[in-house]
Amino acid sequence: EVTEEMLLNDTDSVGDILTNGMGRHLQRFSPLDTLNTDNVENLVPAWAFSLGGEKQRGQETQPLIHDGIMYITGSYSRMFAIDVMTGQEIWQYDARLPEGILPCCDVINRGGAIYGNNIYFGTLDARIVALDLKTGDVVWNKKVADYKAGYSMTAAPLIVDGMVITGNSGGEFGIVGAVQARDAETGELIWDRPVIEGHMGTLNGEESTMTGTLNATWPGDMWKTGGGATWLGGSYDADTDTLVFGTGNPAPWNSHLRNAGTPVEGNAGDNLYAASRLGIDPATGEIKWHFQTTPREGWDYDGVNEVVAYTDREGNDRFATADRNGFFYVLNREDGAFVSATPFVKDISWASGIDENGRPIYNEDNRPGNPADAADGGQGEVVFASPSFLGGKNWMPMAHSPETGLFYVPSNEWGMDIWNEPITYKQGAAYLGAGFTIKPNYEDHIGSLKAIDPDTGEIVWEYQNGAPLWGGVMATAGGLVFTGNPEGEFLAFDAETGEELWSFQTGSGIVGQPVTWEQNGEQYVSVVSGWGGAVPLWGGEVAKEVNYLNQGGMVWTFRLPQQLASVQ
Ligand SMILES: O=C(O)c1cc(C(=O)O)c2c(n1)C(=O)C(=O)c1cc(C(=O)O)[nH]c1-2
Repeated sequence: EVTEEMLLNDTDSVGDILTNGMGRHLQRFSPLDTLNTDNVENLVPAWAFSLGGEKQRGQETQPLIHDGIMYITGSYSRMFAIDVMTGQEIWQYDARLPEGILPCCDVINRGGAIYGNNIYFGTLDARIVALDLKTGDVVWNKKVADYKAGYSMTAAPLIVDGMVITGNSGGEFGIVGAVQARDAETGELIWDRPVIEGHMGTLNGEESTMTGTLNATWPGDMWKTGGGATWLGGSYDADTDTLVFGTGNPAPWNSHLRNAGTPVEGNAGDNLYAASRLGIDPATGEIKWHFQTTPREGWDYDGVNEVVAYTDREGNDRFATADRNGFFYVLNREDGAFVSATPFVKDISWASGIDENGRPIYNEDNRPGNPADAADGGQGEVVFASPSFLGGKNWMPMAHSPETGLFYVPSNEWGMDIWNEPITYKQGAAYLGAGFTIKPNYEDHIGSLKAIDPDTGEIVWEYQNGAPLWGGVMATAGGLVFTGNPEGEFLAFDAETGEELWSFQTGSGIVGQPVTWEQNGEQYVSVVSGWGGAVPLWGGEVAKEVNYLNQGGMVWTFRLPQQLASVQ
């Protein structure tokens, strides 16, 4: 039985992986050093497991390991339990998805959450399922929202104090982002916190408080379909007893429809709390603090990216987050207050920097033009903006090593032509009011894994990759950094220098999240391979360049055999 205490100690307990992020701080750092820079060349495949079926597509999951069993989710809302020593399947669960699900960005899932005797995950038809760890039998299965209105779920849930806490997906359909807490035993809703101003929250079946102040930063009725999907889930900072969730772009993309008039006065067009990070009280669902990365967002710069808790070199408790808008932010852990922001990709065009309050200094002529200004009111002025709407960094998680003090950020160097169009909300239909084409910024690479010093923003080393990087990163006390690329290579780098030390071709693009653990005194590493996610669907010119990449669906597990641990 997995307890709250075990979840709290996940980083240090090297024999299992119970949480998304390999520990509640989301550092994706393992204290294991059996495998290290001296012997990583001896890392060999132990077993591989096919997710099978015709249901391949993107495999973004992070494996969980408990009691000799690996748990992974797969495309099309599937869950697998696999013997960790042999790679043999123990059970498989397939959600029966209805026709008409509306995931925006591939039929992916990023993983489950373990608590008690159950494993929990969200499905593409916006349900949460609790399965028995040993048998895969359904313990409960609850509808979260209406998939016909565009709701779906792709993120790993989070467990805190016996509650299953989830975000939602559907921003491109004008849904309303929310964070919800359910009783892990029964699935009953405990609280609901919509993240767009004007919506009412609930606690124990009754109205609690309104989010923000009605019409303070949203004009008219636009808040009712305001987006802000919490589609990457969140984390729990036990030190401050705070849930931290990011929120996606405000809907629709056409920012001129969300302004209170031109020129926009003060904060009137900020559209709170879209494109923000939120600190939430786990007991009540009340918002404790917010930090908005892109107020009056107009480029689809979702603010969902993961918030990693760490301690800086002077001993201050901080959060770090690399936003889709191209800036790497450091925030105060206690109240989310802005500390610093530095660019982590080149060529950022929409803002010239971030001011001392954490607010972007906009290049207003890089905002796509207002269709209302066009002679026929059809298409607004086209601008070339960088980074592209898929972001300087998208969902794929970075890692932090407390040993080097660096963050390892999977980023992409690309831009886009973008323009705005008129749009009205229609349930279940795309709600964008924008057109776009993504283009590479450089001829020889898009992907860029960067080691960033959070104190200075300095980029200490960089690894450039042809295709966009779309997989998670992991750091270890063995001085290693692992990630994969769409070309199929699983790669290990020296955490200090960025030197490539090891690679293995997995046969399909890696958009999964690597993990490592110890089993019978040997160190294991796993990653799921299977190309997909948003790039092939939304990537414009870049999607065409990478359309030769093959799909797949395979768990690859590696081990450092004991007798090779000291062979250099
Ligand atoms: O606004 C949303 O609800 C939403 C959901 C998702 C998702 O659930 O995967 C993505 C996005 N937006 C998005 O903007 C995006 O770039 C994206 C990339 C991916 C992916 O898995 O590759 N998902 C999503």
